[in-house]
Amino acid sequence: MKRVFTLGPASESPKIIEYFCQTADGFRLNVAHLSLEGLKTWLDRLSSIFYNQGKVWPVILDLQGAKMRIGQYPSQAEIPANVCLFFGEVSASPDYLPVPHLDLFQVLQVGDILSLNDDRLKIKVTEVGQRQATAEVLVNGSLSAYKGINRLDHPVPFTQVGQRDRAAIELGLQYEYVQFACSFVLDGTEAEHLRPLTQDRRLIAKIERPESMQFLQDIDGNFDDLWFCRGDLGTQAGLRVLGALQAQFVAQFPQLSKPKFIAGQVLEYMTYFPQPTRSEVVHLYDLKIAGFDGMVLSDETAIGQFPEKVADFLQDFFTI
Ligand SMILES: Nc1ncnc2c1ncn2[C@@H]1O[C@H](COP(=O)(O)OP(=O)(O)OP(=O)(O)O)[C@@H](O)[C@H]1O
Ligand SMILES: CC(=O)C(=O)O
Repeated sequence: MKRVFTLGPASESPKIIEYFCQTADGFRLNVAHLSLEGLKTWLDRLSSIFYNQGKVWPVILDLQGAKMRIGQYPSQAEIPANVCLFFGEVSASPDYLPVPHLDLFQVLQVGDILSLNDDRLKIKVTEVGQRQATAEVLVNGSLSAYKGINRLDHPVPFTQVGQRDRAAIELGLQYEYVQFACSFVLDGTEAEHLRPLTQDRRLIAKIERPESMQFLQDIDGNFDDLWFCRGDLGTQAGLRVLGALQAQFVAQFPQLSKPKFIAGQVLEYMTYFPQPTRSEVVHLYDLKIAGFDGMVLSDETAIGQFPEKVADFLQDFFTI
């Protein structure tokens, strides 16, 4: 199975990246966590490492795609019981939630439930305007800048590539090894909006919402690789049905022609411990037998305490 390593604060040093190069088939940078300057710093760092290695690796820029996030917002352990959502990028007040997605306001209806920060908060819409709405909190929890916001039951259609993604694509195209991944793909039509911008680069579909399961063949037709992303999918669908969804995905392999990767919480335990759990290694082996072509490591290599041990573990895992 191919191995894609997500890079982050735990893997910033050239020494660690060079170490990863012995095992990795590609790298992933999540644009959601990076400013444009931060992204450029990463790409320049990788260019110089690749130059020294005499070889390049694919670097996948994970675009926000159809995933909606709030804008800048002061960190709160809990938000006020009633909040105002407005079309905008920045808020200094916990009472006002900035949402930089006009698409959302165009479809929002009174009674809609919005989920925030991977389902930690739920709010119910009480009034809607063209560029703002009010909502009451049903389930409260912590919230800070750029966390996800999602309209439950009625997904918001993807009609345009956002400003942040456009800037990341423009920058990425300056590096020959960059490819792109689109978050929250619903039915494959997202590729029509992205392809004119991403040119001839590989375009990956991230399957992370349950509704996309019925469109897998359309997505397969329009994208170059499929990533089954269990982090967000587990949040969207609920953990109890995640196993059934993965089985449903695998059952469709005979009809899917593109490489299929498993992403999210592959060796999660290694974020904090130097070895994976028995369940993780047995499951990973089962995934290979099931026909997955590769895996995407996330927290364990981006923010984990043992990034090199993850590489060590994967170095010879499938040869034993
Ligand atoms: N460049 C970065 N800078 C800071 N933190 C990062 C960076 N990249 C990843 N992280 C952190 O590492 C963890 C794993 O990153 P990853 O992108 O896989 O998670 P995620 O945000 O849940 O992904 P997704 O956007 O697909 O939901 C996250 O907790 C994220 O906050
Ligand atoms: C990797 C990723 O995006 C996920 O599991 O949600």
